[in-house]
Amino acid sequence: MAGTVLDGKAIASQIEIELAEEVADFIQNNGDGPTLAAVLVGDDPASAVYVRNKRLACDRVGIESKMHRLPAETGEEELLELIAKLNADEDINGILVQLPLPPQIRSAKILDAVHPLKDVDCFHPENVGLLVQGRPRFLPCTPHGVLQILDRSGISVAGKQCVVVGRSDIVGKPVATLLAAKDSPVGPNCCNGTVTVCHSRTSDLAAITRTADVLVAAIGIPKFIKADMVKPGAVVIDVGINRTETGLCGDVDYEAVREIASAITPVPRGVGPLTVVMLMLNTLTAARLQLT
Ligand SMILES: Nc1nc2c(c(=O)[nH]1)N[C@@H](CN(C=O)c1ccc(C(=O)N[C@@H](CCC(=O)O)C(=O)O)cc1)CN2
Ligand SMILES: [Mg+2]
Repeated sequence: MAGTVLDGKAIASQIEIELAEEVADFIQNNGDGPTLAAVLVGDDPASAVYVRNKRLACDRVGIESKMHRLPAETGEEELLELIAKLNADEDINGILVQLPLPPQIRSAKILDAVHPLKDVDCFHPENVGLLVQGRPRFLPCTPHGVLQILDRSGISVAGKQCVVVGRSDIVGKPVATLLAAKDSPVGPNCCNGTVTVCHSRTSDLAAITRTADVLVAAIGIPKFIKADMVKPGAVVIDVGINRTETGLCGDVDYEAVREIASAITPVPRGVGPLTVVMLMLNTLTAARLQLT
């Protein structure tokens, strides 16, 4: 029997409802609401869609958003000046710099410049350090989305073999950290996994993925995870978003793997919508942290 489809869009909508209430309470108690500054450099169409979706989500939960759109040829100094201005602006609680940035801009330079208390993507080294030490200030959006899908679907990773395929700063590394942690702000089912990280240079990768009770695919290669790489009954979380000639697809060969897995996230409507709503949560957290 085909595995259960984990509907990320429905879970994200439910979290949005809960969050909208929390934002309303925050506004009632403080007389002012959270504000997110969105910075988009260049004209990558996918990035423009993601930023637009984030601003629409802001509208739905009651967070104010301010857009800063800069041309593709913007230099590092100009962008750093904007970040410094947003850091100093007391009306801005969170700063989102949409990635990827154009090639002339070193992403690390820019992300390191965002004030750690306004770092709603959890990309700043101070926040990554806190996360790794098990005392997170913010949870990174996509990894947090993965945890929420598991938790709200009643899936526990505690004591289970978890395999993460991919070692990026944005997904692979932080999701592995969270799954292996001693405890979790999301709940006891989302931590204490036994985690293996695989990547493009892993030898006999399929032998390792086949050991996974929970398999997280975040390697950025369309349909990379085939059915023969998955243990029957495994939970498969697909974090990939790949645009191919035939449309959008994940890092998992969805139709074939669904026949083997006990549960699987689709693409679209899987992890992606959670990424957006977790950014909203971090913006509220940032506003709370900035109360004087
Ligand atoms: N500053 C950041 N940059 C990037 C991040 C990030 O978290 N912070 N992640 C990705 C892009 N991303 C958010 O920015 C993102 C990607 C996809 C989705 C999403 O909801 N996807 C939909 C499909 C939408 C489509 O048609 O493309 C889905 O999966 O259902 C949300 C956010 C890189 N950059
Ligand atoms: Mg405000």
